[in-house]
Amino acid sequence: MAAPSPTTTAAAAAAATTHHRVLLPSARPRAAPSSLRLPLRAQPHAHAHAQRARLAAPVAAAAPAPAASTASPESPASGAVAGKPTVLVAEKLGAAGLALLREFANVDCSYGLSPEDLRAKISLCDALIVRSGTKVGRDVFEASGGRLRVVGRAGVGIDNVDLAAATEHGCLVVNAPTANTVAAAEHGIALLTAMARNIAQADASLKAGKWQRNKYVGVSLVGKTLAILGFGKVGSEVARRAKGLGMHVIAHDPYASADRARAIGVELVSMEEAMTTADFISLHMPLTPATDKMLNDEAFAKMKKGVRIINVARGGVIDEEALVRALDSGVVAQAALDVFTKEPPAADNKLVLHGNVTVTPHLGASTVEAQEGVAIEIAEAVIGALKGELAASAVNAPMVPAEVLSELAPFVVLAEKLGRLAVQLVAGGGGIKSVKVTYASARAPDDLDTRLLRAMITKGLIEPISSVFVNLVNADFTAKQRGVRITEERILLDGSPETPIDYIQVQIANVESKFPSAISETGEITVEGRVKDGVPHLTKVGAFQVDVSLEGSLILCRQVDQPGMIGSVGSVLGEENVNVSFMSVGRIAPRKHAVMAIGVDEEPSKGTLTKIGEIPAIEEFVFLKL
Ligand SMILES: NC(=O)c1ccc[n+]([C@@H]2O[C@H](COP(=O)([O-])OP(=O)(O)OC[C@H]3O[C@@H](n4cnc5c(N)ncnc54)[C@H](O)[C@@H]3O)[C@@H](O)[C@H]2O)c1
Ligand SMILES: O=C(O)[C@H](O)COP(=O)(O)O
Repeated sequence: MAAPSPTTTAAAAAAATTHHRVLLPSARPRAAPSSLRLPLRAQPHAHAHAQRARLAAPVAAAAPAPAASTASPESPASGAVAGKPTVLVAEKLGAAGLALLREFANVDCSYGLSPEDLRAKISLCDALIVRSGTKVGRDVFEASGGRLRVVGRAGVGIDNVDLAAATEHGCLVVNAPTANTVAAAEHGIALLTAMARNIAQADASLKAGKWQRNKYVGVSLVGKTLAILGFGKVGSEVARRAKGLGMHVIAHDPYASADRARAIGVELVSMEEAMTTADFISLHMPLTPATDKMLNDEAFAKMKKGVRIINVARGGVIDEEALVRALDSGVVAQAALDVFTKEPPAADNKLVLHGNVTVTPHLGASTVEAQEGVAIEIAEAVIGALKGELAASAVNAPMVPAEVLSELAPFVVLAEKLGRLAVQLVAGGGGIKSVKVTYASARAPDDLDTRLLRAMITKGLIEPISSVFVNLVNADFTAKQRGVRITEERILLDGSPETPIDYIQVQIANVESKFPSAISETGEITVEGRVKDGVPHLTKVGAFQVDVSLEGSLILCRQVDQPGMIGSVGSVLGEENVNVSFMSVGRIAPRKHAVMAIGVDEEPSKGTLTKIGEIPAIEEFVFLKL
């Protein structure tokens, strides 16, 4: 074994609730390897052990929903297949996506549900697919009773989904981030050009029998400055097209890469510069608390008189009252809007009725091609998530690349089992506040992604003592909510970095143990494990070195080290037909105290455990379920 170097990296990571927004490049989502599945199913605690047995693989496929509850929520006799999950499609979805979903699940297409009807149906559904027209608030997650595992947003903007509530309920949210990019960009350009040449107004005038050539003189685009706010996927595509029209394009985006902007020939500028120099401003940022009403009176006051605004992002990024004022004062000459704060807008909405405003009813993503693409993209993401795979378009879970998942697979099992063992060693179980996880590895600290391992240790620590189902989505939140602080530390080893981790140690501080030998010299319950030939092993308990494969269940005994002990315990188990899979004795010195770790395939009866406790040299023992 490689020796620890003197440097110990203390990368103490409190179990903070961080939502990792995954911004994807334009590649198709990549599924996790099929052998590595994440348990996303929320389930009643009573089922937990049966489910855990299936979790022998690193992170097992979510089991199909119980037969009794998989009937179509709309009509049980409508061909729903027992054992398949149920997907509620609440807004119109392209046929190719529906076909994919139907191969895998019972699909209930119920469009235009009222909030009450959605709440009523949701407890019968494993997944929900929506577009921007359905609000998926906390009430929906609460009404689901823990069954809803995945919300699929068939599009980009997830401002209609309460991500915090989803995370708290362990529900994965996935979106379809790439398939409607071009459609939205094309719509932005369509609005830009239509607005500049008064196409909509002139069309309405001619259809009303008028011929108003002087009234509808437009403005040219060539040589004009277009400021793009939000230089992401849609913003960049708009930029490319606007450059083709001969416009000078600048962009403001605090998170955009300067290299990408340079490659497209776009200059990244401050918000101030964008506001003050643009002839046209096109909005392409998401609606977040930070972008809410970003264009307000103050912003309009900075703009060049006669500026023109295009919005295919979200209505909420503009203060609509302020825009009406800016239009009326002439600061804004024209606006072209696809999106509104309230959709559909009220019949007397001043912007919709304004003569200098061109409007469309949220059509940015509405092309035949985009809708087919979005439907396939979201169907694949939802199916993958229901299978327990980590979706590349997960919005509220860390994205772990497939190759990292594959490499960490056996360590994921080890991590959960160490957490599960450690918590069962706590006397009373519930009062855990401080857990330290140490990863010993020859890898550089930034070359080892431990988020998945931390989540699985949290799962192991919390599930045996609560009714909460923990997964990668809600692990940090759950730990924080229960007041469990998980810190992570790295020990840098010399040697080959080929194996990602040499050993993982889990320590619980400030607690008493029902097996006091599990408390190390420094006072914490300590368990340590390694992966050997792909199989997780327990290699240390307290100060005692052991070596037992972490399969089945485990009996730990502390005894006076003397001949015949293995035989005595083995024969008690043999009499009760309990098969011993592994045995290992760790001792401090010959003939002193030793800890015996015995792996068993079956759960011994209470009587058997009592008999083991009555063996005279056994000083303490504990039975642990893995
Ligand atoms: N009208 C439609 O039908 C339609 C279609 C597609 C997308 N959209 C909307 O467009 C938005 C953008 O879509 P996308 O696919 O380009 O998303 P994206 O995530 O690729 O790009 C959004 C960009 O906005 C930037 N941003 C975030 N906060 C900002 C701020 N305060 N100021 C400036 N930039 C900021 C981000 O850094 C990111 O680069 C979506 O969130 C969605 O709301 C609308
Ligand atoms: O965010 C999006 O993807 C667009 O706004 C499209 O929304 P839609 O799916 O409701 O058309």
